Amino acid sequence: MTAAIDVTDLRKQYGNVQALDGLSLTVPEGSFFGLLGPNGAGKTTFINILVGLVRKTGGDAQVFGYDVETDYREARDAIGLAPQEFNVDRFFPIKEVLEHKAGYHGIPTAEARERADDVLKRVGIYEKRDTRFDWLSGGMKRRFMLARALITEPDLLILDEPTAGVDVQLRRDLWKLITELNDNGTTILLTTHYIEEAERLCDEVAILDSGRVVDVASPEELMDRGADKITIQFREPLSARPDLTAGNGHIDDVELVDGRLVVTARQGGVVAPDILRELDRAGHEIVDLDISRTSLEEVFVELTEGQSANIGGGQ
Ligand SMILES: Nc1ncnc2c1ncn2[C@@H]1O[C@H](COP(=O)(O)OP(=O)(O)OP(=O)(O)O)[C@@H](O)[C@H]1O
Repeated sequence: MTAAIDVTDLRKQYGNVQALDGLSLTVPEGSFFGLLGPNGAGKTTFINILVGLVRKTGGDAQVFGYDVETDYREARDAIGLAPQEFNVDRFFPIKEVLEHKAGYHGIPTAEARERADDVLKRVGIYEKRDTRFDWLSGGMKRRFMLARALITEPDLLILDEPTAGVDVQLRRDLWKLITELNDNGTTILLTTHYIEEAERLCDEVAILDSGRVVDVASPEELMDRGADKITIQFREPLSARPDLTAGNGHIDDVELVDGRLVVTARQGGVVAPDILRELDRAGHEIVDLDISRTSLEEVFVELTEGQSANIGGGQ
């Protein structure tokens, strides 16, 4: 199967800034793929190369097998982009903006009209169809950006921080809509600073740092790499730290805190039962157990340490 996005050794230099420094990445067709990285990691530059807004300095980039430069038209027609910045013609009613966009991509007028109505209904701003972009609220503007990306019925939908600064209701509406699109076969590439968003939606995430991919994995796999904390409480508080042999390959640290045992281990959920059995065999009666999992956010910070990561709280 042709990948939705396939880039090899992609480079982009702005003056003496190396925005992309040999980025290689494959996004499988049909996947819901997340792009995470601290500010300035190169996410928007990468997207702009895919849609032909920025010319690469080196490397290869293909969208559904089409080279983004030599087969620009085919590659561009396959992509719907909802960019971070609002770059919309502000003087026309939004329905007309959508019809123009469809026309630009070769969609006949009558069909363009139907599609414009349809996407405005889908994102929930149909009643604003005759309003200028400038007169929409911030949340409606975000909804409109998605409508504009969908007007060409793209096989690849690229969302550059679609939920930055939006309220909880809109975030949930957008999540539902893009999940449905993905269920119906649209490949989604999502950049976000909200780790919860990536965790909830993405099959796979790539973590970018300084213009390179530092890791690609499912959110679950990434979290498994971080250390979990298992806290065990006993009927009789422990007075000495037991020497645990169960789960040894996974255990990073064992501490005794006020008679409770705090075990730091990778894949805590997997090793906890063995640890409990061993403690039980040694005659310690367990009254409480708590496993706090590493968050994707912690793994992210570890992988991109030293950078000015702006995550969790959004913009
Ligand atoms: N047009 C430009 N001219 C000069 N430098 C640029 C230009 N666009 C981006 N850069 C630089 O390239 C680097 C990557 O920027 P980019 O916008 O791709 O990062 P990002 O990962 O999208 O960041 P953010 O999360 O803040 O949106 C940064 O150092 C940025 O300052």
